[in-house]
Amino acid sequence: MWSAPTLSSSVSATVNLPGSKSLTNRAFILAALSEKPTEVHGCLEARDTMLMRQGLTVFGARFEQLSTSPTSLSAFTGNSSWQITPIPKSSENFENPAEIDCGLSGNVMRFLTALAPIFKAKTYFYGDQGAAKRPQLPLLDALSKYGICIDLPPTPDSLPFTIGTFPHQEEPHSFQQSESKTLSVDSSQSSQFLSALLLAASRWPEPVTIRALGKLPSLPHIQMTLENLKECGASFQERENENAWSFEPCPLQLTETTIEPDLSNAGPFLAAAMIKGGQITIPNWPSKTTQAGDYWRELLTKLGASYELSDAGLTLTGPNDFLTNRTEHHFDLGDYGELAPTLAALLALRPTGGTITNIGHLRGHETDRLAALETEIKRLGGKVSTTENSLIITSPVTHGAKVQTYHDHRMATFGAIIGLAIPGIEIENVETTNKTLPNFVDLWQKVARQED
Ligand SMILES: O=C(O)C1=C[C@@H](OP(=O)(O)O)[C@@H](O)[C@H](O)C1
Ligand SMILES: C=C(OP(=O)(O)O)C(=O)O
Repeated sequence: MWSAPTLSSSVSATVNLPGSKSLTNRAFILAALSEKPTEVHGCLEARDTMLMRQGLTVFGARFEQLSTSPTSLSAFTGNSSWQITPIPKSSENFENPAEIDCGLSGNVMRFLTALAPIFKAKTYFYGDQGAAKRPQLPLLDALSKYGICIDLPPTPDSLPFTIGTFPHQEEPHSFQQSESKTLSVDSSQSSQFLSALLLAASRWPEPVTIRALGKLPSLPHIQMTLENLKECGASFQERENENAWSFEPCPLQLTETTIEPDLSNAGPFLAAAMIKGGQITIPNWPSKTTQAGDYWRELLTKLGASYELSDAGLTLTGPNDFLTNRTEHHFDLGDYGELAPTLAALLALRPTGGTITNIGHLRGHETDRLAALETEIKRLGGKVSTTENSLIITSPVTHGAKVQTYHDHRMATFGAIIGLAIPGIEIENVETTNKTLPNFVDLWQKVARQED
């Protein structure tokens, strides 16, 4: 149990955040798929990115940590630089059976599944207990309809499973028998099913169209995948109004790059300025980005903040009346689901609460986040209900308690935010923040103690 610090007065702090999880993992994958070695700087060092590196190493990529980061990044914490040697093209890769630990990472369990048939005859995927509850079947279905062999235990329909390779590597010409050259995937439960296939498509053994079925959540993450692919020279065409992209097999090359700070993880720190007023600066906030977390600027402005984006980064100034303001607020976070637990913490402190809609897909995140948020807000004395897709907070939290985190990093930061305003919050297993922000406790304590 970790006692979350309270904040007695307005805040003033600069928080250097490590690199974005989503951008780091995409850069690792695209470097591993490239023709020539490349360097990636400002990478997030956390459990999810470590697992991604390990997985790509199983396919044959090599990662060497560089001792120094570029000077502009020297103030960052939790960052690292890597020289990445791509996965060799030779068929030697097919000789050894492969095993990939996905931990609790959606990125690893989805993105590496779609790559496995390209590099290995058989790959066994496993992960944490909680990962077996995360949706995976739509992606496995899409691959198996294409003719790729998948061994699943009878139930459940997620991890662990073994995935084989393309039919033609075992039975020549069987592509002609596969249903079609379109891979259709129902991505309504996670945008990562679609991103996984898009990331793999340039290395598919023949031209392929990736089609997304269902209502897509997390559009900025899909945009991120497409932008990153374009930057590496991928050859694809979007089929207008179809949610489909047609790819030609094509060599990729990631050029040396520096990862932007993680803007989703900026949320809890910006929240500190919302609750007690004052200013938080996040250095290196990009002026243009595909990160979902850039939406904090608009979202927190709606809740009364103002901000300045300059060479110094983003400086957010919180309102003085957040804890007493009775304006009604409704947010649709269908595109920005990753931000929901942090927004829920803020709304749970407001006298009139607030509603978050279109977040049904969060039931398949690290935990069922709608259920977890409902339980924890009630534990803290708030009034809250959920529907299949939304969280409705009608009156604020009133007292401290032991907050459960369900192995979910964003439930730990949810508790910490509430703790800034409500004394007596203790957080179970705060180390779960290691998933994407290993230095969370240090950074948080500095903000609470008002140290720059
Ligand atoms: O592509 C990505 O890197 C991610 C996409 C989103 O997944 P979902 O669409 O499953 O919510 C997001 O929540 C996750 O944290 C990261
Ligand atoms: C849902 C998340 O992560 P992932 O799906 O990559 O495990 C998250 O970081 O909030």
